[in-house]
Amino acid sequence: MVVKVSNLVKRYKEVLALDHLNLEVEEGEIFGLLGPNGSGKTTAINCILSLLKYDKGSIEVFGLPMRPDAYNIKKDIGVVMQEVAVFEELTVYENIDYFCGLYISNKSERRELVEEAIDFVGLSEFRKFYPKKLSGGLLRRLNIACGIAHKPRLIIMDEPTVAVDPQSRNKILENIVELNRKGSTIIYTSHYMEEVEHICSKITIIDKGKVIAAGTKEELKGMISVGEKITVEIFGVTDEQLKRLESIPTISSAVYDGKLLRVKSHIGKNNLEKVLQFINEENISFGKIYTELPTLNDVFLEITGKELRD
Ligand SMILES: Nc1ncnc2c1ncn2[C@@H]1O[C@H](COP(=O)(O)OP(=O)(O)OP(=O)(O)O)[C@@H](O)[C@H]1O
Repeated sequence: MVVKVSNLVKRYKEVLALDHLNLEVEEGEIFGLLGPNGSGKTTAINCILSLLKYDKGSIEVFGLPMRPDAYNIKKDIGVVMQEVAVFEELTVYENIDYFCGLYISNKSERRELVEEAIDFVGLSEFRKFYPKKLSGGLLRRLNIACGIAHKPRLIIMDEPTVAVDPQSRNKILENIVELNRKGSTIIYTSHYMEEVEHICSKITIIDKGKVIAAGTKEELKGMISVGEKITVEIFGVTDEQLKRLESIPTISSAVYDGKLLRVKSHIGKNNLEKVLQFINEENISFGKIYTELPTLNDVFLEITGKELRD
């Protein structure tokens, strides 16, 4: 086990930020910590890093108790925090060299690692640039290079793609998968379910400082009753017809807003066929039709009654 968080409780005065939180991160995973704004992700990360004191519970990293003075553990952790933290007076190269130098004292070894990190995040052309000359996305990439150049065993990234342009976002996501492929375990926090779904091998969803669901994305989606969602562009449908549609056993709900018919079905096959058959039998004329599989938002919605993104 790379990280084990047990029954963690953290209060900020009257705010209960973590409410008996449990997390288990295994070696080799890209572990996604998914939750809406304010659910406690950053607090959890700061506790794992021993940057914050907590009220109750325990944290182990690499099988050892994590403490503020656990330098033997900290040297194997790379951190990429939400706020970009680089030196304005150092160039791209110098910044990465500085952070890498906190862990690697041998100059030639460090030079190689810094070069590799610059290449890795795609900043070769910008090596002599000062941070204020970089776009937001490039700055994030620099932030990542500073956190990972020393090749840590565990990399913790707290929302590294917030407010990043699509090109840099894709580059960052590719980088994370590649870092993992090269052997690092990754903890990745985000409130973007698409990203988490795309790159994470295990996902823990938290809300109000508590775990509400954990597993692979398939396991998470298997926990809910909603299967595919079918949307049909339709020109007029009566309440009676909607009721008849809803009476089909595999259909859980059908809503019509004057333009689109939205059908939610239970998990199972051939739901689209059933909806099409119904439309034909009722002689309803229709336009476009499409189906969507359940998302992690549906998981969150079914468990908490609210949307993941507010
Ligand atoms: N320093 C602080 N003092 C008081 N309350 C805080 C402090 N930091 C966080 N909180 C509160 O603790 C709760 C958890 O916040 P946290 O920042 O850990 O959530 P988050 O999931 O990381 O959210 P975000 O995605 O917005 O960063 C929130 O209710 C937040 O307002």
